[in-house]
Amino acid sequence: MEIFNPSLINYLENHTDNEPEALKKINRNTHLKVLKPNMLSGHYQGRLLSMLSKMMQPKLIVELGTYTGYSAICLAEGLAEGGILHTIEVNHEMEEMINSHLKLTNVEKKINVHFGAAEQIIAQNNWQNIDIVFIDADKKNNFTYFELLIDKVRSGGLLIIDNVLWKGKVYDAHQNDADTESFRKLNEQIAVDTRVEKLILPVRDGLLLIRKK
Ligand SMILES: C[S@@+](CC[C@H](N)C(=O)[O-])C[C@H]1O[C@@H](n2cnc3c(N)ncnc32)[C@H](O)[C@@H]1O
Repeated sequence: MEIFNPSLINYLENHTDNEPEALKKINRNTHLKVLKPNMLSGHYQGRLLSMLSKMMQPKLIVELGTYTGYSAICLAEGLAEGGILHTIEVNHEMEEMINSHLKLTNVEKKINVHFGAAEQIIAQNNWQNIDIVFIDADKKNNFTYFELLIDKVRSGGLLIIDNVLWKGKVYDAHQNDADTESFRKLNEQIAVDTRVEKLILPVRDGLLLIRKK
């Protein structure tokens, strides 16, 4: 089940900022060369990530799930002077492609790519006062990542979790597979968490915005 129909996506993309040329190339290259290219944030969600970041002017961003670098580049567009984005990718085979994609942009030097499992890399780095977290890695561990990072995020900071509507399955009572159940549980846990304010945006596959109080 798709949440957005193709005409609506077209309309949104045509009335939203253009996808920057470098990101267009990265988008195309991902579709040509990598499995499951629909994992990439894409034009519309990418512009949202960029705008949220520009509004927050973050100094420190942590992203889980680099894939081909698309969302990292969008988020890095909003970094304040001297700011840095750390992004974590478990698949070492992506290294060459990520590096070649970052080279196409003017944010390459602001992005630090870590290869390894997110849980390990988080434990190895003493990140504090994080402004923005983007959780977009292995979906079953979303809540674990939220718990690992919430105390490292500054008050007023933003955590974003991708895919929380899981192609509309979370609100379809007939869908009860393990992934759907895991997203339902995540959304329920965050909904009652008094440490944070939360808002699900029906963008692409559902983006959960979580603001730490
Ligand atoms: C949905 S894709 C990320 C898409 C990217 N954020 C974007 O919007 O363009 C998920 C990525 O997370 C990576 N991943 C899966 N498990 C991981 C883990 N435990 N630690 C770090 N990365 C992981 C996958 O290899 C994949 O590249």
